Amino acid sequence: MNGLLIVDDEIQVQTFFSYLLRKKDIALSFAGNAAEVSAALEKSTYQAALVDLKLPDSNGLDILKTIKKRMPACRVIIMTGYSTVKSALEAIRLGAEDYIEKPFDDINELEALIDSLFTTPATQRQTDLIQLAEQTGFIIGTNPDMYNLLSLAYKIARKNITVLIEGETGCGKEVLARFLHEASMRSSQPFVGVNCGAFTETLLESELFGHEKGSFTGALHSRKGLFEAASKGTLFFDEIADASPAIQVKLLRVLETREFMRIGSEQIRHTDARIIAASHANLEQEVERGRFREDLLYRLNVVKLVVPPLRHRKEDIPHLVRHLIRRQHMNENIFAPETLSVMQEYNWPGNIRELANVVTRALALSDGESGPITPDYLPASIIKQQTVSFSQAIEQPAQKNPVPQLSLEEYVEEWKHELLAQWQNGHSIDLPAIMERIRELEKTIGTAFVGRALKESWGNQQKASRLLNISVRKLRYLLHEKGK
Ligand SMILES: Nc1ncnc2c1ncn2[C@@H]1O[C@H](COP(=O)(O)OP(=O)(O)OP(=O)(O)O)[C@@H](O)[C@H]1O
Repeated sequence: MNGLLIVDDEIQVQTFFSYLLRKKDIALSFAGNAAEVSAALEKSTYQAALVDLKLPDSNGLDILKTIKKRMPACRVIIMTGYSTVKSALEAIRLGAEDYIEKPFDDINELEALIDSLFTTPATQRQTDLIQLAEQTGFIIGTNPDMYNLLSLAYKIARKNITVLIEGETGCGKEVLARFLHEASMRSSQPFVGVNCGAFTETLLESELFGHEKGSFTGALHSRKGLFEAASKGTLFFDEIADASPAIQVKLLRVLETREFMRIGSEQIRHTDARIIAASHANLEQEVERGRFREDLLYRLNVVKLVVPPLRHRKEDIPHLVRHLIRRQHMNENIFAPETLSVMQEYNWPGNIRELANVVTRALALSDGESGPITPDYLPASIIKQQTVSFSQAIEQPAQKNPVPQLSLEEYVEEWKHELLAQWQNGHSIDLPAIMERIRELEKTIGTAFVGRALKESWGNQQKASRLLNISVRKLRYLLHEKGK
């Protein structure tokens, strides 16, 4: 017979479980404090346990640790009130299988959960998680922190709680939000994302709450906002720290009351959207700096998931590269092993987005060649070479197996990306290296324009200097400086 230990000091709860499970093939035992738990563990073996977080003489987390130490295979469910959801998540980190909120308002769900403890193997959840991650394009790799993060996300996905995701730019916050949506009961409903930094305050307000026809200049039609569009689904606020103080107040109100009004309307509307917010900035620090409302953070931060930066999980790089290649329908093994090694040496300030750009760029430059992609196809900043100057790019004859060279647009884009990633990273700032990159940008842009003017004037320095709005002397000086 299956053994189930109920750890709760309330007699009514014990009576409730005796009644609920009376017809099941389950041997029920009860314990109301730490000593009774120890005695119960001495007497019998349990396949599962339901543990209340709040006990008179001890903490449910300590009970969980005791059970897991004495009976590692025992599957533990934590029972918690809403105010202790954070501790329940800590319990999941410590090995609890799941948590349920008290009072139990869905008895069928509770019964199904208890049944599943005895019928569904624990490994089934793992398999489901991996399959769903694959379906949503979330590559797990082999880093244990990433697996634990996803496993926690999977467990909380079905709860209707607000989730805050923090992590550096490009590390996968939105992909994680999509995974949460897909793993939730709302997966058949819309997932709607909005980047709070991409709109002016007025536009963001209209985007979120909608507006009535004629409510402002240009409002030619009535329009639903995202709170309505995502009402039964998930509403994802990307870069929440960029929301203005006025928008923050309005968001707080909706989170508290679940009600809002379209701009230009007095009709109160209701939303059931599940809110997930993401930020590359640490919101606690933003609160300290007076840039983010503490009460809004409190509402958003029911559960916080922190996505580690790619440099802390470099072992995942080959998995991610193969996934990014597959996404472009190409042979996933086209990157030479030494190329992957070089990529694992680099720190990826722009995280997976930067990795995706580098992979796309290398594939484009190799232009369908069948041979393996060598480190030559990586940007200079990754192979730790000076970026090839634009003038060289113009003047040098094509070489056999050339180092891929950047157009000015690509160079500026990459430069901007690297600098912004440094700015947003906020951990280790290497100011001398940044200043060096600024000087490099100045030199590269200057050289590019000189090269273009010379090309357009067929090498005539007089004409070129006029095009550049500088004197011929200055042009000669610049050309001399660049070693021509
Ligand atoms: N675990 C992952 N598996 C596969 N692809 C990923 C993973 N994480 C991120 N990516 C890819 O990296 C890119 C950036 O991811 P995403 O937009 O989720 O990052 P982000 O942290 O939300 O970025 P930002 O801070 O700029 O909003 C996307 O192309 C995404 O598909």
